[in-house]
Amino acid sequence: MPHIAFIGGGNMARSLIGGLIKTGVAGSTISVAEPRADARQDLGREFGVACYAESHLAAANADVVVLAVKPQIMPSLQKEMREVLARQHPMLISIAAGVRLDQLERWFGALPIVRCMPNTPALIGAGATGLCANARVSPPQRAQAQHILAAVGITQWIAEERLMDTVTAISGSGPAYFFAIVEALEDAAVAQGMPRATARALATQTCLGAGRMLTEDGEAPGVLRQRVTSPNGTTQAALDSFAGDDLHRIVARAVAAATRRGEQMAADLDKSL
Ligand SMILES: NC(=O)C1=CN([C@@H]2O[C@H](COP(=O)(O)OP(=O)(O)OC[C@H]3O[C@@H](n4cnc5c(N)ncnc54)[C@H](O)[C@@H]3O)[C@@H](O)[C@H]2O)C=CC1
Ligand SMILES: O=C(O)[C@@H]1CCC=N1
Repeated sequence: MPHIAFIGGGNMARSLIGGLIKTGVAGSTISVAEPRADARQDLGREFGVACYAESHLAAANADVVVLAVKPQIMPSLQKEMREVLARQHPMLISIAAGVRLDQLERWFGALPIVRCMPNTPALIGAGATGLCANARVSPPQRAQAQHILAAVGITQWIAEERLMDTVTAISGSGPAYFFAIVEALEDAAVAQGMPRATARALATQTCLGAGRMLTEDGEAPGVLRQRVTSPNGTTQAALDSFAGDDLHRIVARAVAAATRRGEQMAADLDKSL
Protein backbone atom coordinates (compact mmCIF):
# COMPACT_ATOMS: atom_id res chain seq x y z
CA MET A 1 0.00 0.00 0.00
CA PRO A 2 1.51 3.39 -0.93
CA HIS A 3 1.63 5.94 1.88
CA ILE A 4 -0.22 9.14 0.94
CA ALA A 5 0.38 12.48 2.68
CA PHE A 6 -2.06 15.36 2.29
CA ILE A 7 -0.64 18.84 2.79
CA GLY A 8 -3.72 20.85 3.80
CA GLY A 9 -6.69 19.19 5.47
CA GLY A 10 -9.53 21.41 4.18
CA ASN A 11 -12.64 20.71 2.10
CA MET A 12 -11.03 19.04 -0.91
CA ALA A 13 -8.56 16.97 1.13
CA ARG A 14 -11.44 15.77 3.34
CA SER A 15 -13.41 14.70 0.23
CA LEU A 16 -10.46 12.80 -1.22
CA ILE A 17 -9.59 11.13 2.08
CA GLY A 18 -13.26 10.15 2.62
CA GLY A 19 -13.39 8.69 -0.90
CA LEU A 20 -10.18 6.71 -0.44
CA ILE A 21 -11.34 5.27 2.90
CA LYS A 22 -14.66 4.25 1.29
CA THR A 23 -12.79 2.33 -1.41
CA GLY A 24 -11.01 0.32 1.30
CA VAL A 25 -7.76 2.28 1.74
CA ALA A 26 -6.61 1.96 5.39
CA GLY A 27 -6.51 5.20 7.40
CA SER A 28 -3.10 4.12 8.70
CA THR A 29 -1.63 4.63 5.17
CA ILE A 30 -2.71 8.30 5.10
CA SER A 31 -1.21 11.26 6.93
CA VAL A 32 -2.31 14.89 6.88
CA ALA A 33 -0.57 18.20 7.59
CA GLU A 34 -3.02 20.84 8.77
CA PRO A 35 -2.29 23.91 10.93
CA ARG A 36 -5.84 24.10 12.41
CA ALA A 37 -6.00 21.93 15.56
CA ASP A 38 -9.78 21.41 15.37
CA ALA A 39 -9.52 20.17 11.75
CA ARG A 40 -6.68 17.80 12.73
CA GLN A 41 -8.81 16.39 15.53
CA ASP A 42 -11.88 15.92 13.28
CA LEU A 43 -9.88 14.22 10.49
CA GLY A 44 -8.16 11.89 12.95
CA ARG A 45 -11.42 10.93 14.66
CA GLU A 46 -13.45 10.50 11.46
CA PHE A 47 -10.95 8.66 9.27
CA GLY A 48 -8.25 7.28 11.62
CA VAL A 49 -5.53 9.16 9.73
CA ALA A 50 -2.39 10.54 11.41
CA CYS A 51 -2.46 14.35 11.58
CA TYR A 52 0.47 16.71 12.03
CA ALA A 53 0.79 20.47 12.40
CA GLU A 54 3.95 20.46 10.27
CA SER A 55 4.08 19.43 6.62
CA HIS A 56 7.51 17.76 6.67
CA LEU A 57 6.34 15.38 9.43
CA ALA A 58 3.26 14.31 7.44
CA ALA A 59 5.39 13.73 4.33
CA ALA A 60 8.16 11.81 6.15
CA ASN A 61 7.23 8.33 4.80
CA ALA A 62 5.08 9.32 1.86
CA ASP A 63 5.19 7.73 -1.60
CA VAL A 64 2.61 10.26 -2.79
CA VAL A 65 2.21 13.84 -1.50
CA VAL A 66 -1.07 15.58 -2.33
CA LEU A 67 -0.76 19.37 -2.17
CA ALA A 68 -4.22 20.55 -1.10
CA VAL A 69 -3.58 24.12 0.08
CA LYS A 70 -4.79 27.34 -1.54
CA PRO A 71 -2.71 28.36 -4.59
CA GLN A 72 -1.35 31.45 -2.80
CA ILE A 73 0.03 29.26 0.04
CA MET A 74 1.83 26.87 -2.32
CA PRO A 75 5.20 28.71 -2.73
CA SER A 76 5.52 29.11 1.06
CA LEU A 77 5.54 25.30 1.47
CA GLN A 78 8.85 24.89 -0.32
CA LYS A 79 11.05 25.89 2.62
CA GLU A 80 9.50 23.30 4.91
CA MET A 81 9.12 20.59 2.28
CA ARG A 82 12.27 20.69 0.14
CA GLU A 83 14.42 18.49 2.39
CA VAL A 84 11.84 15.76 2.95
CA LEU A 85 10.92 15.75 -0.74
CA ALA A 86 14.58 15.43 -1.79
CA ARG A 87 14.95 12.47 0.61
CA GLN A 88 11.65 10.69 -0.16
CA HIS A 89 11.38 11.57 -3.86
CA PRO A 90 7.57 11.03 -3.83
CA MET A 91 5.11 11.71 -6.61
CA LEU A 92 3.49 15.12 -6.04
CA ILE A 93 -0.19 15.64 -6.85
CA SER A 94 -1.31 19.27 -6.82
CA ILE A 95 -5.02 20.10 -6.80
CA ALA A 96 -4.47 23.89 -6.73
CA ALA A 97 -6.28 26.01 -9.31
CA GLY A 98 -4.01 27.74 -11.81
CA VAL A 99 -0.66 26.54 -10.44
CA ARG A 100 1.43 25.20 -13.35
CA LEU A 101 3.71 22.15 -13.50
CA ASP A 102 6.80 24.31 -14.18
CA GLN A 103 6.06 26.38 -11.05
CA LEU A 104 5.68 23.22 -8.96
CA GLU A 105 9.00 21.90 -10.34
CA ARG A 106 10.68 25.21 -9.54
CA TRP A 107 9.42 25.22 -5.94
CA PHE A 108 9.64 21.53 -5.08
CA GLY A 109 12.35 20.10 -7.34
CA ALA A 110 12.66 17.60 -10.20
CA LEU A 111 9.93 15.22 -9.03
CA PRO A 112 7.20 13.28 -10.78
CA ILE A 113 4.29 15.74 -10.59
CA VAL A 114 0.62 15.47 -11.50
CA ARG A 115 -1.43 18.66 -11.70
CA CYS A 116 -5.10 17.94 -11.33
CA MET A 117 -8.40 19.73 -10.83
CA PRO A 118 -11.20 17.96 -8.92
CA ASN A 119 -14.49 19.56 -7.87
CA THR A 120 -16.68 19.66 -4.76
CA PRO A 121 -19.11 16.87 -5.81
CA ALA A 122 -16.10 14.71 -4.91
CA LEU A 123 -17.59 15.07 -1.40
CA ILE A 124 -20.39 12.69 -2.42
CA GLY A 125 -18.36 10.52 -4.79
CA ALA A 126 -19.68 12.35 -7.87
CA GLY A 127 -16.59 14.40 -8.68
CA ALA A 128 -15.03 15.14 -12.06
CA THR A 129 -11.25 15.50 -12.24
CA GLY A 130 -8.90 16.50 -15.05
CA LEU A 131 -5.29 15.35 -14.67
CA CYS A 132 -2.06 16.33 -16.41
CA ALA A 133 1.39 14.82 -15.72
CA ASN A 134 4.97 15.99 -16.22
CA ALA A 135 7.44 13.76 -18.09
CA ARG A 136 8.85 12.29 -14.85
CA VAL A 137 5.61 10.48 -13.96
CA SER A 138 5.98 6.76 -14.76
CA PRO A 139 3.06 4.66 -16.07
CA PRO A 140 2.52 3.01 -12.63
CA GLN A 141 2.54 6.45 -10.96
CA ARG A 142 0.02 7.69 -13.55
CA ALA A 143 -2.22 4.77 -12.62
CA GLN A 144 -1.69 5.52 -8.91
CA ALA A 145 -2.69 9.19 -9.35
CA GLN A 146 -5.75 8.19 -11.35
CA HIS A 147 -6.68 5.63 -8.67
CA ILE A 148 -6.60 8.33 -5.95
CA LEU A 149 -8.84 10.74 -7.89
CA ALA A 150 -11.11 7.95 -9.19
CA ALA A 151 -12.02 7.26 -5.54
CA VAL A 152 -14.23 10.36 -5.68
CA GLY A 153 -15.60 10.37 -9.25
CA ILE A 154 -14.66 10.27 -12.92
CA THR A 155 -11.21 11.18 -14.24
CA GLN A 156 -10.02 12.52 -17.60
CA TRP A 157 -6.36 12.87 -18.63
CA ILE A 158 -5.58 16.18 -20.28
CA ALA A 159 -2.66 16.06 -22.73
CA GLU A 160 -2.08 19.81 -23.12
CA GLU A 161 -1.43 21.54 -19.82
CA ARG A 162 -2.87 24.89 -20.98
CA LEU A 163 -6.28 23.16 -21.03
CA MET A 164 -6.11 22.59 -17.27
CA ASP A 165 -7.37 26.18 -16.84
CA THR A 166 -10.29 25.18 -19.07
CA VAL A 167 -10.92 22.14 -16.84
CA THR A 168 -11.01 24.53 -13.87
CA ALA A 169 -13.47 26.78 -15.72
CA ILE A 170 -15.76 23.89 -16.75
CA SER A 171 -15.78 21.29 -13.98
CA GLY A 172 -13.74 22.83 -11.14
CA SER A 173 -15.93 25.92 -10.87
CA GLY A 174 -18.84 24.30 -12.73
CA PRO A 175 -20.89 23.12 -9.73
CA ALA A 176 -21.36 26.78 -8.77
CA TYR A 177 -22.88 27.54 -12.19
CA PHE A 178 -25.55 24.88 -11.72
CA PHE A 179 -26.22 26.10 -8.17
CA ALA A 180 -26.63 29.62 -9.58
CA ILE A 181 -29.13 28.35 -12.19
CA VAL A 182 -31.14 26.56 -9.50
CA GLU A 183 -31.13 29.79 -7.46
CA ALA A 184 -32.35 31.72 -10.53
CA LEU A 185 -35.12 29.18 -11.27
CA GLU A 186 -36.17 29.29 -7.62
CA ASP A 187 -36.31 33.11 -7.62
CA ALA A 188 -38.30 33.14 -10.87
CA ALA A 189 -40.90 30.75 -9.43
CA VAL A 190 -41.11 32.73 -6.19
CA ALA A 191 -41.65 35.91 -8.25
CA GLN A 192 -44.68 34.17 -9.81
CA GLY A 193 -46.07 33.42 -6.32
CA MET A 194 -44.77 29.90 -5.58
CA PRO A 195 -43.63 29.17 -1.98
CA ARG A 196 -39.80 29.06 -1.88
CA ALA A 197 -39.63 25.55 -0.42
CA THR A 198 -41.78 24.18 -3.25
CA ALA A 199 -39.73 26.06 -5.86
CA ARG A 200 -36.45 24.78 -4.40
CA ALA A 201 -37.68 21.19 -4.28
CA LEU A 202 -38.85 21.30 -7.91
CA ALA A 203 -35.76 23.09 -9.27
CA THR A 204 -33.33 20.89 -7.31
CA GLN A 205 -34.93 17.60 -8.34
CA THR A 206 -35.05 18.81 -11.95
CA CYS A 207 -31.30 19.49 -11.82
CA LEU A 208 -30.71 15.99 -10.41
CA GLY A 209 -33.03 14.38 -12.99
CA ALA A 210 -31.37 16.19 -15.89
CA GLY A 211 -27.90 15.26 -14.55
CA ARG A 212 -28.86 11.61 -14.21
CA MET A 213 -30.32 11.52 -17.72
CA LEU A 214 -27.10 13.03 -19.07
CA THR A 215 -24.98 10.39 -17.37
CA GLU A 216 -27.29 7.35 -17.64
CA ASP A 217 -29.08 7.77 -20.97
CA GLY A 218 -25.99 7.99 -23.15
CA GLU A 219 -27.64 10.48 -25.52
CA ALA A 220 -26.08 13.83 -26.44
CA PRO A 221 -27.43 16.80 -24.44
CA GLY A 222 -28.92 18.27 -27.64
CA VAL A 223 -30.99 15.10 -28.23
CA LEU A 224 -32.25 15.09 -24.63
CA ARG A 225 -33.13 18.78 -24.99
CA GLN A 226 -35.12 18.12 -28.16
CA ARG A 227 -37.11 15.36 -26.43
CA VAL A 228 -38.39 17.88 -23.87
CA THR A 229 -39.19 20.43 -26.54
CA SER A 230 -42.62 20.02 -28.14
CA PRO A 231 -43.00 22.12 -31.32
CA ASN A 232 -44.43 25.47 -30.40
CA GLY A 233 -44.74 24.36 -26.75
CA THR A 234 -43.63 25.82 -23.41
CA THR A 235 -40.00 24.63 -23.58
CA GLN A 236 -39.64 26.14 -27.06
CA ALA A 237 -40.83 29.47 -25.65
CA ALA A 238 -38.20 29.36 -22.87
CA LEU A 239 -35.37 28.21 -25.20
CA ASP A 240 -36.23 30.95 -27.70
CA SER A 241 -35.96 33.43 -24.84
CA PHE A 242 -32.52 31.99 -23.89
CA ALA A 243 -31.41 32.20 -27.54
CA GLY A 244 -32.63 35.81 -27.75
CA ASP A 245 -30.39 36.58 -24.75
CA ASP A 246 -27.56 34.62 -26.43
CA LEU A 247 -27.15 31.95 -23.73
CA HIS A 248 -24.19 30.36 -25.54
CA ARG A 249 -22.33 33.67 -25.58
CA ILE A 250 -23.14 34.32 -21.91
CA VAL A 251 -21.76 30.91 -20.93
CA ALA A 252 -18.70 31.20 -23.21
CA ARG A 253 -17.86 34.60 -21.68
CA ALA A 254 -18.15 33.22 -18.13
CA VAL A 255 -15.94 30.22 -18.99
CA ALA A 256 -13.38 32.56 -20.60
CA ALA A 257 -13.39 34.75 -17.46
CA ALA A 258 -12.76 31.73 -15.21
CA THR A 259 -10.00 30.45 -17.54
CA ARG A 260 -8.31 33.87 -17.59
CA ARG A 261 -8.53 34.06 -13.78
CA GLY A 262 -6.73 30.70 -13.47
CA GLU A 263 -3.96 31.93 -15.78
CA GLN A 264 -3.78 35.21 -13.84
CA MET A 265 -3.47 33.41 -10.49
CA ALA A 266 -0.41 31.54 -11.81
CA ALA A 267 1.06 34.76 -13.26
CA ASP A 268 0.58 36.50 -9.89
CA LEU A 269 2.52 33.69 -8.19
CA ASP A 270 5.38 34.21 -10.69
CA LYS A 271 5.43 37.92 -9.83
CA SER A 272 5.31 37.37 -6.06
CA LEU A 273 8.59 35.42 -6.06
N1 LIG B 1 -13.15 24.27 -3.40
C1 LIG B 1 -13.22 23.82 -4.65
O1 LIG B 1 -14.28 23.77 -5.30
C2 LIG B 1 -11.97 23.33 -5.31
C3 LIG B 1 -10.72 23.67 -4.83
N2 LIG B 1 -9.60 23.23 -5.45
C4 LIG B 1 -8.27 23.58 -4.97
O2 LIG B 1 -8.05 22.84 -3.79
C5 LIG B 1 -7.16 23.54 -2.95
C6 LIG B 1 -7.74 23.53 -1.54
O3 LIG B 1 -9.01 24.11 -1.57
P1 LIG B 1 -10.09 23.86 -0.43
O4 LIG B 1 -9.92 22.49 0.12
O5 LIG B 1 -11.36 24.32 -0.98
O6 LIG B 1 -9.54 24.94 0.63
P2 LIG B 1 -9.60 24.90 2.22
O7 LIG B 1 -9.32 26.28 2.69
O8 LIG B 1 -10.84 24.20 2.69
O9 LIG B 1 -8.35 23.96 2.60
C7 LIG B 1 -7.02 24.39 2.61
C8 LIG B 1 -6.41 23.93 3.93
O10 LIG B 1 -5.01 24.19 3.93
C9 LIG B 1 -4.64 24.50 5.25
N3 LIG B 1 -3.34 25.16 5.25
C10 LIG B 1 -3.06 26.48 5.18
N4 LIG B 1 -1.71 26.66 5.23
C11 LIG B 1 -1.14 25.43 5.32
C12 LIG B 1 0.21 24.96 5.41
N5 LIG B 1 1.26 25.82 5.41
N6 LIG B 1 0.42 23.64 5.50
C13 LIG B 1 -0.61 22.77 5.50
N7 LIG B 1 -1.91 23.15 5.42
C14 LIG B 1 -2.17 24.47 5.33
C15 LIG B 1 -5.77 25.38 5.75
O11 LIG B 1 -5.80 25.45 7.16
C16 LIG B 1 -6.98 24.67 5.15
O12 LIG B 1 -7.55 23.74 6.06
C17 LIG B 1 -7.01 24.95 -3.54
O13 LIG B 1 -5.74 25.06 -4.11
C18 LIG B 1 -8.09 25.03 -4.60
O14 LIG B 1 -7.67 25.79 -5.73
C19 LIG B 1 -9.66 22.37 -6.51
C20 LIG B 1 -10.87 22.00 -6.99
C21 LIG B 1 -12.13 22.49 -6.48
O1 LIG C 1 -12.89 29.14 -7.19
C1 LIG C 1 -11.78 28.59 -7.12
O2 LIG C 1 -10.74 29.26 -7.32
C2 LIG C 1 -11.68 27.12 -6.82
C3 LIG C 1 -11.05 26.36 -7.95
C4 LIG C 1 -12.14 25.61 -8.61
C5 LIG C 1 -13.25 25.76 -7.69
N1 LIG C 1 -12.98 26.56 -6.71
